[in-house]
Amino acid sequence: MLTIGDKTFRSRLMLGTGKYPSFAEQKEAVAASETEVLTFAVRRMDIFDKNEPNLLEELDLEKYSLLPNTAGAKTAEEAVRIARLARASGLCDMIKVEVIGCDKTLLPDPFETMKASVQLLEEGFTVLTYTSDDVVLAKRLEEAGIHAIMPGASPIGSGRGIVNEMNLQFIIEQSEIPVIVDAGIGSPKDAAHAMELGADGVLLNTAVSGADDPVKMAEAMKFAIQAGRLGYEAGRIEKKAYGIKSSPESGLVT
Ligand SMILES: CC(=O)[C@@H](O)[C@H](O)COP(=O)(O)O
Repeated sequence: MLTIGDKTFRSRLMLGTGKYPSFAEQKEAVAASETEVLTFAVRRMDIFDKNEPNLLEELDLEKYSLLPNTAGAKTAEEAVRIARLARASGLCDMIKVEVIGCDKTLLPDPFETMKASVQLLEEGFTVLTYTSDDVVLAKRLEEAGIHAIMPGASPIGSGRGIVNEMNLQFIIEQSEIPVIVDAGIGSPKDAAHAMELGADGVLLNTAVSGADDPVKMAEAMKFAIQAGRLGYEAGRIEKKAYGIKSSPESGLVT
């Protein structure tokens, strides 16, 4: 079970809701993933206009926790405004803080991310913060009191998978709050990799929405995350430099 703030989830997969070929495929993919947490960009959805097409209307919202995110924000001030808007719409008290500092790489701005996270904590939000894989920043954010840390595997939408396993490993080892690897996951292998490292969960979007068959990929991600978690809990063997016979050498018939 994954616990964040006062919520507990069976699934360790959080799914983004952007850029699906159609609402119908999205709905099917969400179901196939068995996710319990859906994240969406508040700025890209007109949550107050009932006439605008809105994927949230397509879903049985009893089944999901909504995780509005502050995508599109470039300053702490913008992120805080977006979070307040999400709360005012009655969507949820959880917020994914995302403050982008570079348009080309889409990497987060560490200073504005920290500022926004602190402000939203003061305002009583359950704060899940998207960061780069900076180990010290992750520690500082945890000390500030955030509820979950979301280090990127690689840039958003890049599908490159985990580019700095060592940093992610350090973040996972040091964290006493849940670590959700977020962004850059390209394939089920990447999702399983994150879970085998000991991440508490994975948040992904493009790998599913951009797949040739989003529904199949959503299911594949579900299994990959379950397999990765099981493997982590089972405890992998140590890597050795040379071959070691796997058959016992005693008791052989001669
Ligand atoms: C949907 C969302 O929150 C994204 O900003 C997130 O970081 C996912 O990234 P990928 O699309 O690379 O999975």
